[in-house]
Amino acid sequence: MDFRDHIRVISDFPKEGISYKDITTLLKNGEIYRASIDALVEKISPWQPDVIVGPEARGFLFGAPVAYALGVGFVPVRKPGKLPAGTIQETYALEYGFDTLEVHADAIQPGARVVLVDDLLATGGTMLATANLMKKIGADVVGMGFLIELTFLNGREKLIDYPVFSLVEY
Ligand SMILES: O=P(O)(O)OC[C@H]1O[C@H](OP(=O)(O)OP(=O)(O)O)[C@H](O)[C@@H]1O
Ligand SMILES: Nc1ncnc2[nH]cnc12
Repeated sequence: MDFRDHIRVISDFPKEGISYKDITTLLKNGEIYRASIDALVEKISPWQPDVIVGPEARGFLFGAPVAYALGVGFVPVRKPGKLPAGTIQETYALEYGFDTLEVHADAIQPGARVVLVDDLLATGGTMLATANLMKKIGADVVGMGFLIELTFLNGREKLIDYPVFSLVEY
């Protein structure tokens, strides 16, 4: 199945020069959405994660169903001010701006095998920040999975320390 056929590309969103990969067209199609989760699960399952971690917001759309399918927990990594208990933070650069991510300090046991899931790898800033949060916790990031990878932004270079796969490349 070519998931690319179900991803809508919008030029100059949210800024001029950005070719935005719109996953809402994939999500609204139940058969294709399920197939994308199944494909992620097939690749992630051999890593035998104890927990799946996904960054807000689109990481939730893929990470949580993968966790459900594997029967493991899901831990959300959120934008600042959203998590109610004690957090740790990491600031990172986006393809279009800067942001900070937070996770509950007690969300994951030190030494847990963690797989990070997101919809899209661009510069790699989001996933590197998420991996750095895991490092601070003492969790073991055993892999990262994405639906989409923008290869021309070389995000993998930032994530060189980790096994990475994506289902669709642009
Ligand atoms: O590899 P990077 O350059 O870090 O970019 C990828 C990130 O950018 C998007 O999230 P965004 O921050 O736009 O937030 P959203 O999921 O809330 O839309 C996307 O969902 C990834 O998380
Ligand atoms: N080009 C892009 N399309 C969709 N989401 C993104 N996040 C970062 N870059 C993006």
